Amino acid sequence: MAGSVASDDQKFCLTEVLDTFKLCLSENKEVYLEQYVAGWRGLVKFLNSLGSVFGFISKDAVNKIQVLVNYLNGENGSQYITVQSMVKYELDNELVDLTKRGSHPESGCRTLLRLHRALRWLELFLERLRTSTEDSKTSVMCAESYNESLALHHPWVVRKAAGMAFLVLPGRPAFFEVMNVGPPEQVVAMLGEALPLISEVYQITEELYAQHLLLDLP
Ligand SMILES: CCCCCCCC/C=C\CCCCCCCC(=O)N[C@@H](COP(=O)(O)O)[C@H](O)/C=C/CCCCCCCCCCCCC
Repeated sequence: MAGSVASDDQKFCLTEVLDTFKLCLSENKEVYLEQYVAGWRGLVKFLNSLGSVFGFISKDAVNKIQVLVNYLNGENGSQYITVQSMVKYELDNELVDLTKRGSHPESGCRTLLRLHRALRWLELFLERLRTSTEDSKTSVMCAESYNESLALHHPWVVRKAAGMAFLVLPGRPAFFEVMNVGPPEQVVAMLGEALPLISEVYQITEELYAQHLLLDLP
């Protein structure tokens, strides 16, 4: 089974990811970038355990995570503590290409936007998983969620490659097993806990980006 080929330090645990997304929100509802990135790291571990066919997706996610980690660890790291402070800092200092790619092709704002769109995919996919039945197909749930979110921003060739990768997703029982949470009822309960947190992080970021007209960054 796909999950058993992952080494221990690569093993995915949904609880771990859930906890990371819990830690994303500050008391005044700002989104901590370090925890946001850590949440994605956890998800990438899971993706890696599904096999090399997802390598091109994992690689893109890792690249984007790394861009943000570099900002966090860089000389202006204190400006990148939250998504809100990052947006303010980059906009105030004209560090974002707003209409076409130019001298800031890898701004924190545009990089995070890509992960933010993927978070919507995750939200839709987890909701489908949570309400699925034993004979539901993960590939279909994944494709539907993708078509309603990320696909709207991807060119044909990426959509095609993603669609082909979804076809080799394990069935629901094996998928639940790789999640490493316990029996299906427990998985469903965990998803029920995780989803509101993920939705809240998504909504807060979406509103922030909408307010600053950043939802279409090139
Ligand atoms: C309980 C957990 C279950 C689910 C766990 C899911 C784990 C998923 C982990 C990572 C998801 C990958 C996130 C991908 C970010 C994609 C960002 C993006 O849109 N990049 C494109 C645009 O970037 P720029 O060119 O503008 O820099 C880039 O072109 C993308 C290339 C790769 C293809 C992306 C396909 C995304 C499919 C997402 C579904 C993942 C399937 C997971 C199957 C469970």
